[in-house]
Amino acid sequence: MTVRNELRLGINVDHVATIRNTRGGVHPDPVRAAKVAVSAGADGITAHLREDRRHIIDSDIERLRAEIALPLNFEMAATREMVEIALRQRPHAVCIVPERREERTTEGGLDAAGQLAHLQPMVLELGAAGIRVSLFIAADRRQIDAAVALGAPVVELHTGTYCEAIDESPEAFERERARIEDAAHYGAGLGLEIHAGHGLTYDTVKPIAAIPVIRELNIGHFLIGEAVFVGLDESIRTMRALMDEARNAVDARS
Ligand SMILES: CC(=O)[C@@H](O)[C@H](O)COP(=O)(O)O
Ligand SMILES: NCC(=O)COP(=O)(O)O
Repeated sequence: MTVRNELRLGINVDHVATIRNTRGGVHPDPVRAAKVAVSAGADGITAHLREDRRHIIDSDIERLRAEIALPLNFEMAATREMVEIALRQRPHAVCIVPERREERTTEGGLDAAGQLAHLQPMVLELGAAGIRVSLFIAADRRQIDAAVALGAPVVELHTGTYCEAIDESPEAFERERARIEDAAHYGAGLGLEIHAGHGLTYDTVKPIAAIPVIRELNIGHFLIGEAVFVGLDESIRTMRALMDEARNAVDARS
């Protein structure tokens, strides 16, 4: 019997909160978006509580924990404040991401190799609390080695540069894809669970979904934007179908 190579889809609801926060009220509600994601077949919900609370706010995390049964992937900066929140909220997973106040979105991956001493106690403390720890890193073998050294069981490879390369040239797009493929195989070979995400769209998802060692994709911004035109349920289902198409083609070849 062929065992299907599982590829989970986590839906990031941050940018529902971005729209809400432009008016300061309660609409649109990221928790309602998470409920639509559940019914559209998502495998998990991702939310990034930025230190400046520009989109997701603390009560969103509390409500996601209380109202959504799917695993929550809590994205956070490597700060004491965020570790305390994670320990209180007990999400299924924490993904430690780099943050800069002035950035428009998460630029580049976490410099795990350069911050081993800072990250080590957090990874240990979160892991000891039963929270799966992931590091959001660039597709770079040095950062993967650092994740292994830290004992983080998961890495999420930043696909932002890869996604931007589609507008540059076919050669650049293939170069960035190959970089992610190499890092994914390298990390999986060292025993890490490999995830990927950031900036993925209908046009960029299939080559990433076709990398068989990748276990989870986290996608948000494009799906929320596309939902303006087709609705969130349909945007998620279309993404899921593209992922399945790519993964099934790989499974059929193996
Ligand atoms: C780490 C990451 O990739 C996500 O948090 C996502 O991109 C949404 O958040 P921002 O747009 O605030 O970076
Ligand atoms: N970690 C990546 C993520 O959660 C979603 O990123 P994006 O699709 O909103 O760019």
